Amino acid sequence: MIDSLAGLHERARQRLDPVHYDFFAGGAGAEVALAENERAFGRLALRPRVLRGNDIRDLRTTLPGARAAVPIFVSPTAFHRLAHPDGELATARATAAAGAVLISSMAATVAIGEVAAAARAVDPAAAVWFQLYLQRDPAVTEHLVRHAEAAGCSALVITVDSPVFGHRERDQHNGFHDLPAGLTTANMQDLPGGPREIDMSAAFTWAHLARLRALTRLPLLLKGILHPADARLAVEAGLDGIIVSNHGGRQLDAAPAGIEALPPIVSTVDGEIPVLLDGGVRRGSDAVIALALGATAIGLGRPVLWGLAAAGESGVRQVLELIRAELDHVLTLCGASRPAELTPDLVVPRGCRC
Ligand SMILES: Cc1cc2nc3c(=O)[nH]c(=O)nc-3n(C[C@H](O)[C@H](O)[C@H](O)COP(=O)(O)O)c2cc1C
Ligand SMILES: CCCCCCC(=O)C(=O)O
Repeated sequence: MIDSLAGLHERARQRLDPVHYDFFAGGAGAEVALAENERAFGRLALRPRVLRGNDIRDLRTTLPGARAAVPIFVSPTAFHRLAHPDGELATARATAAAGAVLISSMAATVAIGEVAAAARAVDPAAAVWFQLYLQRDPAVTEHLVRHAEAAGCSALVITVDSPVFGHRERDQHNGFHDLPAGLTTANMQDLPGGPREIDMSAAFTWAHLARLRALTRLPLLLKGILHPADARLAVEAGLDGIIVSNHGGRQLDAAPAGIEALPPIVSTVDGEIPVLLDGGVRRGSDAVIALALGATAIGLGRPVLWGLAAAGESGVRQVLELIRAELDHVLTLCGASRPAELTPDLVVPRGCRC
């Protein structure tokens, strides 16, 4: 049993093929946005309240299509079978056991039907959301949506920060372009006309999203929002939630850290729909800062991959339990009983006179 995320990360680094490690760890360009995601949390401090009678705490959180035991979601990440042979099945079981929400990537190496079934075998009420990129061929998009519905997914997450794929210099240097023999993007195999590649496009507009809105009754969330004006458009377009994210620093390297982009977006959305956040969350204190600044839940990308690569399902369970326990501990130290009691005045710039 490794007792820290850093320990699991190091174990993962030792176990992974270095090329696959770089795919998971790397970011776009000079990896400034990647580094800033973590650094930005370091520039913030928590100013706790005292004598609040918060010996009993409740981390339960309501999200679109989900009643979660914790305000934590597993961010969608590709290719889990590169990390461990059980791949997304292990991630699904561990996430369901933790009572967190799983967002399964359309670039998963296990099809969404099997992923959702693995989660439900652990907890029949487990919440699994399906993430997709709009595809140039609307028939493919519709097919993916129908698969997610048939799998029992309780929401769809549309990633909108990838009109083109980010320049990942580590992958270019390593010549990593394809999955090794025996692994596939499982959701892209059973499609009209046969298997397809994931197709990104800069041609999409809010009108395409309106068509998707008309296609399904599932709650829809947009992932990859950093500008308050887009957050407002999302509210007006009838979206059910947004995820503030710079895609783990893998798309626009000049993008701000998610946590820096969060406050003006929360202010613009003004409670009309939930605002979630991912990017650089490595500690319970990071999670509490994000919740205090108005996020309804926080997402973990790479930490889950490190747990998976280090020890399969048990490693993912450890990661989620570490963050849950730290979150609860920091909540207690801040004088709060529930995430909703955390308020922005608790967060101050580190080094300020407060
Ligand atoms: C290896 C890897 C693969 C990813 N794949 C996807 C994906 O398929 N879809 C998506 O929307 N985001 C994807 N992301 C971005 C994550 O969902 C998330 O925004 C990011 O990892 C959060 O930052 P963190 O890794 O610092 O926690 C990926 C990130 C990584 C590291
Ligand atoms: C063309 C394959 C797309 C995989 C998408 C994975 C992803 O979003 C990432 O950041 O990597």
